[in-house]
Amino acid sequence: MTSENKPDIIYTKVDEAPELASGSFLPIIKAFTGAAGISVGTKDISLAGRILSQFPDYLSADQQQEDALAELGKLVTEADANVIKLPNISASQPQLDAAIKELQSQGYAIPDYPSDVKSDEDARVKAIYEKVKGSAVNPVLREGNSDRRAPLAVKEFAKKNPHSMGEWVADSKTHVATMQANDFRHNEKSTTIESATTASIVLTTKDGEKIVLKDKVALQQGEVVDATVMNKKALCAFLQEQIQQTKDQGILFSLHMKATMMKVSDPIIFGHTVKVFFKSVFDKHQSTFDQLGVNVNNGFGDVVAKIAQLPADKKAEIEADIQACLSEQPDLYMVNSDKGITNLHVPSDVIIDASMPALIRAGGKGWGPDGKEADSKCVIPDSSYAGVYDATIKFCIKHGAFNPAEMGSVANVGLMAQKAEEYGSHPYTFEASADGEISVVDANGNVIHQHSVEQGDIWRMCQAKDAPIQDWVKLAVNRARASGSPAIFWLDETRAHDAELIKKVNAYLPDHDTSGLDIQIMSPVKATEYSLERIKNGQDTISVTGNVLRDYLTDLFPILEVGTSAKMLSIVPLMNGGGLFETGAGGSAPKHVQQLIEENHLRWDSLGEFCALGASLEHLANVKGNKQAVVLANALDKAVGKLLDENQSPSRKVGQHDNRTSHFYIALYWAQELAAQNESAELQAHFAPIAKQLAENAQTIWDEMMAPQGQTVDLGGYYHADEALVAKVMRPSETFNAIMG
Ligand SMILES: NC(=O)C1=CN([C@@H]2O[C@H](COP(=O)(O)OP(=O)(O)OC[C@H]3O[C@@H](n4cnc5c(N)ncnc54)[C@H](OP(=O)(O)O)[C@@H]3O)[C@@H](O)[C@H]2O)C=CC1
Ligand SMILES: O=C(O)CCC(=O)C(=O)O
Ligand SMILES: [Mg+2]
Repeated sequence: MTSENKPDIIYTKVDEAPELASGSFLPIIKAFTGAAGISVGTKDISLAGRILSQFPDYLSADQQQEDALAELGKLVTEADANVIKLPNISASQPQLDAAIKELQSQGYAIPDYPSDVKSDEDARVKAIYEKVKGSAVNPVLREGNSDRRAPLAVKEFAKKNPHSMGEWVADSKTHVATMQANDFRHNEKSTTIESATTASIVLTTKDGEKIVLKDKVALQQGEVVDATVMNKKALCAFLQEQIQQTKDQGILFSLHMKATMMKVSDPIIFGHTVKVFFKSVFDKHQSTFDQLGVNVNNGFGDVVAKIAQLPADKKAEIEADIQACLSEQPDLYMVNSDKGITNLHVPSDVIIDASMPALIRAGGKGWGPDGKEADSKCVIPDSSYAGVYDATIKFCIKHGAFNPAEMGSVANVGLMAQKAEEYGSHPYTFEASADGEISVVDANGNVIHQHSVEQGDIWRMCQAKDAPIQDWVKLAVNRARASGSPAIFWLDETRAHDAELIKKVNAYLPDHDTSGLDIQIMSPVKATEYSLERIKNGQDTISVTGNVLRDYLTDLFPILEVGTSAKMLSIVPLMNGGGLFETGAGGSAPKHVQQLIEENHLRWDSLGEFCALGASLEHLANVKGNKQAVVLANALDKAVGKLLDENQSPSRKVGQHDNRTSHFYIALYWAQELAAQNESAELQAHFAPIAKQLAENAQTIWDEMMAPQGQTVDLGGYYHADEALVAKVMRPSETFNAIMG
């Protein structure tokens, strides 16, 4: 991209509900910004788009796609980057397989995912798909740390219109179970690199064989490098014990992982859980499953899908054994009890950042196989962060549910830049192929870290670079100053990695003026208790955390405080001066697409997009001195306030307000605010007639938008929908489209 043809703002093309919402909202954005001479371009980072961009040699010229993610990855390191990033699918293996199949059915001759590598080409294709899989986008774009908070208008709205909260009772049996030893938390070693080096990761087997797992790993001076291992035997024993306890306690068994982001380690842990839970089935049918190529790391759903190929009698036998096992084991927490989809079916169905807060918001209840709510054991195998949910559940048991009408707020400043910590660890995560030792060795042959491993153990190395840490400390001080709230660093001096970070925080805080600020360091459990006590009393607190807690807390607190993380302002001030504006803090809401397809109602709330657009316009005004952008941003801010006041956000039910009607109202209010302001006569003149036409035609537009609701729709694809069909569904009002131009 040259600067002449570089759009002022890039809006990302993604997947599922947010992409459908863009079908309606992006034309509105372009109409408004276009009037101010601001150009908005798009970049396709959808799962389908990312797959297609990787296989030009398999596609015809007109099917080929640029590698937009790589382009964006470069752009975010440039000073004039201004990117609005919507949530995209971080694909689990079953989602990747489904997307490949759909693209093939649409005539794209891309290769299958080679589960069995037989040739060099298979190996190349597999490596490409591994790059596309999991959380492949965010780590590339996040060249800055994270500032996530609920906008004031959103918080005020929630106080006036508190969302429903499940009741917490004192005898709730819901609790968190986590490992007490031999997990990542307990086996962690950490150090700060004194001088830059190039390391290798080597497994030395008991027989003395040296297997290089990774070489040429660049380590910078001052970066914090950790290594740790989860012991497979300890994990399986823990799981077995928890399953038994769940049965004794008569509650639901649930597992909460981040198999999408932790795309190497967590699917393995998920697979062990499937095998331990369905042990009797695996003991009896393992050889059949081997023949069928079942991969438990893809969830129990892989067993269900693969046995469908068997002759009817064999299939019936296995199904009977599955039923016998399910009745023997404790009840499973269900994703969809009507369809029999359990927590253990698909690793991307239950993702900890969203799943634990939803359960806590619901009074500690999950759905059981009978479709009824019940208490649940929440298994979070690694103990690094499980204590945060444990403390929250205990707090709710003691004090009852929070009252959103009176709660304070917990904002987050997260260390995220340059693939910080666990979330950047997948290239350095390995399942030990043999007993022995895994070492990180520097260029001079010095051992940086070393662990004894047994075959099947999961070993990983994590990095946190110094410049991002310095930037994170600075951002924390800035946010504490701007908000006047206490800022708490959630760091545990008894954990190896955190002890290194505490040294750095203490070294870098004096670089800033912290006079009058309340800045403290507390362990995650203590910080949880402290912050919960404060929000209960209506007080605000900033959580300053590492990357994983950033992810967890920016769903946890918003979901408790304002009902959903979709309404978050999520800013990433890029380290080289640009701005990345993420929408909301949640995901791509697959359930919403299902509802749209079944009854043409899209309940996706675009408040996150509205907030991100406002922040992006303000950034544009600041860096390019674009005065019109400030006028647009101020008007949008007022329009969002009015949208909330007037309760024009999407409702959950067909026949009521949805994403499209809500977009009509934001356009109406935005145009009215622009018509009412005096700072830009040009925008005033442009938008006054538009505001008038929108107001005069409000009823017609509403009727045109509502008319198709209640019917099924065809989008021509799930992962790779037909753009014309999406536009038809998402822009149903000819009157509105004509006014927008
Ligand atoms: N930044 C990113 O790119 C992220 C991507 N993801 C990806 O998203 C997918 C789904 O993840 P999942 O954990 O299910 O989380 P989601 O946030 O997509 O869904 C959880 C639930 O939250 C509610 N919700 C979320 N966003 C909105 C919104 N804008 N408007 C209204 N309600 C909303 C919905 O609940 P209900 O309708 O029941 O009220 C939804 O079913 C996965 O592929 C995951 O990898 C996840 C997180 C972040
Ligand atoms: O990138 C992902 O897979 C998820 C990101 C996420 O959940 C977050 O940043 O809150
Ligand atoms: Mg998250």
